[in-house]
Amino acid sequence: MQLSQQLDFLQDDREEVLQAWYMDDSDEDQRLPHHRDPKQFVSLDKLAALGVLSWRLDADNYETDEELKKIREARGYSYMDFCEVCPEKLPNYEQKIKNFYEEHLHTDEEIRYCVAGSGYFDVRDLDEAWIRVWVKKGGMIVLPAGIYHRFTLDTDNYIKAMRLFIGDPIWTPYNRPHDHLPARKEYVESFGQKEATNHAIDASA
Ligand SMILES: CSCCC(=O)/C(O)=C/O
Ligand SMILES: [Fe+2]
Repeated sequence: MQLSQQLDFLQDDREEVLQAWYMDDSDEDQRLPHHRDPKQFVSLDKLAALGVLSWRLDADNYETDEELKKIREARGYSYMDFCEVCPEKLPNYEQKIKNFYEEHLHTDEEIRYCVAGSGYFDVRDLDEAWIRVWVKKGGMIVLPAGIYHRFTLDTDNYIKAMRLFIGDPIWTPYNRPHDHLPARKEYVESFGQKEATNHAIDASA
């Protein structure tokens, strides 16, 4: 049984803290929701088909949360720290905000668990459209290595996220284009094919 299936019992009610939708292409403030008209929501299953995993956890009790402990053990997330995004807590805030919103990838998973506030993690689907993932208190997401993505605060202007990592963390962002990196090639091989299969299934339904 796949690891994501083994952890399925944790995935009830995720939509209360994790919502996703296709973005419009307006140049308005990045912190606005940027829904299309009409709104076009994206299921968490569709995100999973892109390799984006998600859970809802008890953010008020993360220190003693057995569910979080199980996920960390199962996925090998030995490293943990917190990143608070607001001018008072984040050194070099303005530059960091700009950097987070540059489209980029990492050579490892990006694992973020929102324990306070909220924010938008935007991911590219395989047709290059942006999907906006709104992560609120209690929402945890894993962006796979090699997926193009970016982050912005929403109009509440605050998030405190737990950052998890397997071993010593590497935070390096590789701004697009970095298609030659093995992590990108592996991502496209793993999830490009699955998405193509989904299109074929949709078309035949
Ligand atoms: C909410 S954590 C800050 C965003 C971040 O760490 C990142 O890497 C975005 O891609
Ligand atoms: Fe990132």
